[in-house]
Amino acid sequence: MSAPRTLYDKIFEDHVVDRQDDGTCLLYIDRHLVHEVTSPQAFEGLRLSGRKVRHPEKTLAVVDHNVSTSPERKFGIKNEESRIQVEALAKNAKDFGVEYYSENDIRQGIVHIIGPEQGFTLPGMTIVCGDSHTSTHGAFGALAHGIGTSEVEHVLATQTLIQRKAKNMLVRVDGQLPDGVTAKDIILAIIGEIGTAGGTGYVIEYAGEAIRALSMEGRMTICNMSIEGGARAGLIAADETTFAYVKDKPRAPKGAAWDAALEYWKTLQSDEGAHFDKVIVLDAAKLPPIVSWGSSPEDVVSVQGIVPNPDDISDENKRTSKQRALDYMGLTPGTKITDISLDRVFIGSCTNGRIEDLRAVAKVVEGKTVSPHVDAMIVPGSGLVKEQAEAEGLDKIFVAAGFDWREPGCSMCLAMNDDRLKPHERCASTSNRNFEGRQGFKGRTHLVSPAMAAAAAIAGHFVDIREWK
Ligand SMILES: CC(C)[C@H](C(=O)O)[C@@H](O)C(=O)O
Ligand code: SF4
Repeated sequence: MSAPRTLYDKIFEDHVVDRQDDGTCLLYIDRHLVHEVTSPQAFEGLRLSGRKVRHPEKTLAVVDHNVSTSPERKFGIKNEESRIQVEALAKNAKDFGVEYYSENDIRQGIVHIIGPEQGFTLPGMTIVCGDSHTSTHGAFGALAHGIGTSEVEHVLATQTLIQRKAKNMLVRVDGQLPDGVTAKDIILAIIGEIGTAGGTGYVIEYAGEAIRALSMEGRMTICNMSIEGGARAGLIAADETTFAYVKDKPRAPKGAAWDAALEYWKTLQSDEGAHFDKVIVLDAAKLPPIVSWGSSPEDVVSVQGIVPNPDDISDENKRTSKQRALDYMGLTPGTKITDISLDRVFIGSCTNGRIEDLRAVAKVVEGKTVSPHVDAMIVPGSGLVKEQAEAEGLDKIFVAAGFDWREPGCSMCLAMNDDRLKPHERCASTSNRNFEGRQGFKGRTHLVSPAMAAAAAIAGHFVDIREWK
């Protein structure tokens, strides 16, 4: 009998093409997603060396970071820099025979949203993209992580990647989530607990009753932010929820190929007794809705909490850095989180821009009105999410409440397009990063779940969604 293995061990080993004595491996890559920011030099490299894309059919390109989310975008991108990047991807995809979703394609959207939607992301696969939040796809029980531009070129040319095996971490979330507490709160709580470096050197597998109970959307939210906890990737073993989501997606296997795939996917579980180098256990029942107060995703507190006092931190470096975060955020220790007033609300991103997120928002805001001092926008994660939301009439609810309903893209998750905060503007955001300047120069970001962002838009300040009526 071979030793019990983790899910990560299994997927990794099934993809090893070559292993050197020092442990360096060459891994076969099943799927490569490409966006406009990290691919131009990679394609240029191929051009200069006269190489082709090894497997265009395993590669999918889309524009997301630089696209405008204004309905005007069908008339062309105004920002020169953005236009150049978008046009470069369109040309590279054409020249190298790679399928490409332009901003006018209904299937266009944030790269980590369109992969699962198309059935391009499947269990058991190795998936890479020149983007850190590629960890999202781990929700399908796929080994998925971000790579740098030189690696993008390597994968384009060879369909392989040089990797060393990471360590195994298990994060088990037991029990049931209280009403109003979501996948976003789980992952923010985990990062709060382990810190942004807690996952360094590990691939995290999420398990436990609360994870099993999540929809695919919720699982993607969790895996998406694994990278904010420092991990190489996040994984959730595929189960009936996964299979039901994947079935009949455009690129999912069909007929006999589906049956064969399903048989293999069912073997992709961590074995009983498999060794994890680190184990973290959380009780879902004890989790509150969470709000970030600082400039790192580990700076989190319960919505019922207060802005912490850095003076209470004994480590000097940490104290100084948290003091700086508070200064940047313009917050005073001891302030109740629910007393923090907002200027902007951003609902979207690859963390929380899917249909389930928009449904949660609609439930909170239906028949209500956005606070007069808040400017609030909702950006669907893809054209298909937008289409679905409109078919369900969600856009009407949003617009009636005073939200701006936009075209799909990364939008104000990061300030690479027209959507950005002005200096000192304070924003409740469903995205994944609250770094300094992330949503615009001197902009102030608070990370929250979609329902919490929605309620904050209406109230004009944070509110405990568990008390929402
Ligand atoms: C622009 C891109 C390379 C970047 C990433 O790698 O994650 C972006 O998507 C982000 O979220 O910061
Ligand atoms: S939505 Fe945000 S986190 Fe996701 S890929 Fe775009 S910029 Fe990165």
